Amino acid sequence: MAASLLIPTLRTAPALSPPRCGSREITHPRNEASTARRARSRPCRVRATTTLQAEDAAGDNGATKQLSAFTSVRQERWQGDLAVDGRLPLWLNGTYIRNGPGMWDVGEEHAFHHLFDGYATLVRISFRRGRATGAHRQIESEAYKAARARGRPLLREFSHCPAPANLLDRLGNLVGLVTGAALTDNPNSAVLPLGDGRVMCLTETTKSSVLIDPDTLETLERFRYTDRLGGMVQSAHPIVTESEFLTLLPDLARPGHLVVRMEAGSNERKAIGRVDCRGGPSPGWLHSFAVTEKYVVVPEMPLRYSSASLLKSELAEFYAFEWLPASGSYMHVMCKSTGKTVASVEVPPFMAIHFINAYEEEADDVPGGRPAAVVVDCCEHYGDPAIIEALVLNRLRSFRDKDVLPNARVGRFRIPLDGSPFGELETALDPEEHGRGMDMCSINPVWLGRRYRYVYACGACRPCNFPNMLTKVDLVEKATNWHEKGSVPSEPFFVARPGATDEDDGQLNLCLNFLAKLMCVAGCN
Ligand SMILES: CC1=C(/C=C/C(C)=C/C=C/C(C)=C/C=C/C=C(C)/C=C/C=O)C(C)(C)CCC1
Ligand SMILES: [Fe+2]
Repeated sequence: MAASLLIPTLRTAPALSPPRCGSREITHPRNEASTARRARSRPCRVRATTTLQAEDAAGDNGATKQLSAFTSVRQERWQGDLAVDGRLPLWLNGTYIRNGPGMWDVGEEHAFHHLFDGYATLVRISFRRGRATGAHRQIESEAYKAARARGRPLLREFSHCPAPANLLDRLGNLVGLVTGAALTDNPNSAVLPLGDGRVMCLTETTKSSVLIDPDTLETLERFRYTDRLGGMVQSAHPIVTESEFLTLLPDLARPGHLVVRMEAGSNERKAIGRVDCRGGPSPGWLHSFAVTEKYVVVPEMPLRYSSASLLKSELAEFYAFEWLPASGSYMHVMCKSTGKTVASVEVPPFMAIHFINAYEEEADDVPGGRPAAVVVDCCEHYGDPAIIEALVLNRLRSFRDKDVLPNARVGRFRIPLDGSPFGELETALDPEEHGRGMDMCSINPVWLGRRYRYVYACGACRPCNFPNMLTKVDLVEKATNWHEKGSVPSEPFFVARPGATDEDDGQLNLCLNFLAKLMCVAGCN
């Protein structure tokens, strides 16, 4: 996800503090101070230097103050020093970059309706020897540039379909939608450090993939895939390691997904295999997915792409999607090395935008043998698509103290690999532990695809209308939470301490508190 990510307020995690939707981040911590004590005891905060307004806004008696969460950035770019309260661990050297929707107003006239419509804003925080500097900058997508020039959006965004003015426009739209030309290229969902030093940003349209300069945050060029795999849409969260980039390309014409891999250093995606969908009439919305060491897990939920909406340039029940519970819910497992689908099971109805992790489970009696099942965790909304409507901007801006955030849990699928037709879905941890809110999740990346224990996410300190709490979920025992009144943290990102062997040894909470727009405030002065 990722939510809107504009104001850097950072806390390193004390023992109690939980230490990653939308965006991925890059950090290059160097082992400069391996003798440094683990920063466990004192919280530490990084903020722009001119923060009075911000501090006021965050204050307990801020009832009359104008809070800036979910409002547009006021400047296209800014950079400067960040003040640090407390102490940053000296081993933390590197650059953290993330993006998300950050500008929802274009021209005097037009304001977007949904959180996911916003034009992408990059935020960078660089850490060096206990000091921090920050920057933010708009990504110069064609969608953003055209909207800025014309004072209104010209391309289709998440909830916005430019109205055709006449029959010719309508025909043009039809052609545009078939070719993908009418869809946005606004890359507001993820930042991906490709294994070769290039940094990509993207969202769910294939044409949105763009390269950025991690130092200046400048938009460099569109990322051109040199293959002929096509695909108008893609997952917003490819799984990227130092050696590869794995993603799924939903096939809207013949419902299914192409599972593809691109090697680091290459621009050519190669197909691993194809999974056919079981329900119809189109694939389930695929924002993210999960992998184990051997397998790729392809989810198929009842919130499905609406081909009619896309072709007719009209909004469906859920914008580009429709909720079709009768079409069923399925999970598919593909072997990464052979491209064969090794399991395709029906599961209870689910609604999940973000997948957390997955791993292979061995049969009790055959340790080390062939896996008996694949376990897949996700931020699950009790099979209810209401979360989509919960994220429209007027609700986020108006109902701050109302308890209107739909419940969510860590949903755990168990997919048998013995040919059984059904899979299970259960709740992995008592949802009260994280306030029945759970999204914008991350893990220690070393545990990707392996049996793991900790999830870092945003939970809910209720009453609230959006996840407002950092939560470290220990899937074996409990959750540990951090909340500050009025603040809206972004997806936490875990940085391992150099030399760490324990899964949760590192603890850095990045809390981009867009409550107070610290960077804008500083930049304006
Ligand atoms: C997929 C298509 C399009 C665009 C889709 C976009 C821009 C999707 C963005 C999704 C995001 C940012 C999801 C974030 C989720 C955050 C959650 C669940 C937070 C929960 C909090 O509790 C169109 C361009 C619309 C058209 C073709 C298809
Ligand atoms: Fe996301």
